[in-house]
Amino acid sequence: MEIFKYMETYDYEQLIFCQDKTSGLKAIIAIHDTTLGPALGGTRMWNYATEEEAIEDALRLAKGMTYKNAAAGLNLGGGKTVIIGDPLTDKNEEMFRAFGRFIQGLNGRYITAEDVGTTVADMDLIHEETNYVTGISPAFGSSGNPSPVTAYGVYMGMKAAAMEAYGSDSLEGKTIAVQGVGNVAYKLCDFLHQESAKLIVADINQASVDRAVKEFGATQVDVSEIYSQEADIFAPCALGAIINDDTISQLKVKVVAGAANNQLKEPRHGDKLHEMGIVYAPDYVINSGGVINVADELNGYNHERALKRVEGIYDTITRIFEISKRDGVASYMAADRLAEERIARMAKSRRQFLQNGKHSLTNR
Ligand SMILES: NC(=O)C1=CN([C@@H]2O[C@H](COP(=O)(O)OP(=O)(O)OC[C@H]3O[C@@H](n4cnc5c(N)ncnc54)[C@H](O)[C@@H]3O)[C@@H](O)[C@H]2O)C=CC1
Ligand SMILES: CC(C)CC(=O)C(=O)O
Repeated sequence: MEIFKYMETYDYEQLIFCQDKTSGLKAIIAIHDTTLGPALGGTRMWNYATEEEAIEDALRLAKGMTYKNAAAGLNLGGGKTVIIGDPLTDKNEEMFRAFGRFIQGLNGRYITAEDVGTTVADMDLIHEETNYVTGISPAFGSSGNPSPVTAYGVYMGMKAAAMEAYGSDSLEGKTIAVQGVGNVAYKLCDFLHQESAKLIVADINQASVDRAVKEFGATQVDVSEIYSQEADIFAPCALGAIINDDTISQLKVKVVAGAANNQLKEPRHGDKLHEMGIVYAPDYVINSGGVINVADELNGYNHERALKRVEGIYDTITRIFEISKRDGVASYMAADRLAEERIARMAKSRRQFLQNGKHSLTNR
């Protein structure tokens, strides 16, 4: 990969490599765009096969955060971190504290939170070194684990997508195939079960599947079979790039709506879904509940206020379907337009001088 060429093509601001020998920390912070404000995005810990794969993931996820934060109406830019390592065996206290010091060094350009492979306890360790971290323990006045709120947003977005596809946003009796039943999808399944939806689940972790079968009466299928289920809705809630040349022709659903980031392997797969008449709820819009929730910490966290804002995902998804129809484009592109137009408008309106302390002559 030619890194500078890639950064130039997609207009990235900064890529930071962090290394700490004692703790084994190898982290990559990608900051895509800070037009709207400091870059906020979670930290993913994953056993990447190659460094190149880790860099690509950090870059793709960071750009997704720019669009997610913009479409959610937040005054935040986009960034993301990946830590290379196995979250089950390679974590230690020094690692997250060393990482916290690297974040502090960015002086507020980047604020972190949880993502796949990291927990509230990890964020608490980062918080020992920096305030630029959200999703820490509620005891610190924070919002805690973002996953349940992300799930609530996905549930709202799924209802909006069902309205588009079926003319009703009730999920009662609908069959929903859920890929990955981890932190977000467990809570999503809970909401869906409460509304009497029928659940089909697949996960590489048998314990997670067993829990969904036991608690929500879900039916288990093999991970390779989740795409071809006779279902109404497919909810990808594991990792990215799962809508691709191999999987797309297997889909029998009318709706794709789930939590995973970067669901489309390439933009053309979003066009293909559109051509097939499948209603696709753009990933970074439907899964924005977590970031909306942690971003509320910047105002002094209020759970009710955050949930109210997360409910707005229903309207944002509906608006995106309207733009899609108005402009005759696929929904992923309609979402991109919404986000890009906001960033462009704000970039223009930010021209006037603002005193920020640096120009004050009292500092001499
Ligand atoms: N946690 C949050 O608040 C947010 C999460 N997301 C995204 O949602 C997705 C899920 O996040 P979490 O629930 O937090 O992660 P998680 O790690 O708790 O859950 C992911 C689940 O997917 C399973 N999985 C992995 N590969 C699989 C495969 N090939 N087939 C089936 N299952 C597989 C894992 O075993 C795990 O149970 C991720 O893409 C994440 O980036 C997006 C926004 C916020
Ligand atoms: C987990 C969120 C709080 C932030 C994030 O990284 C995301 O939405 O993907």
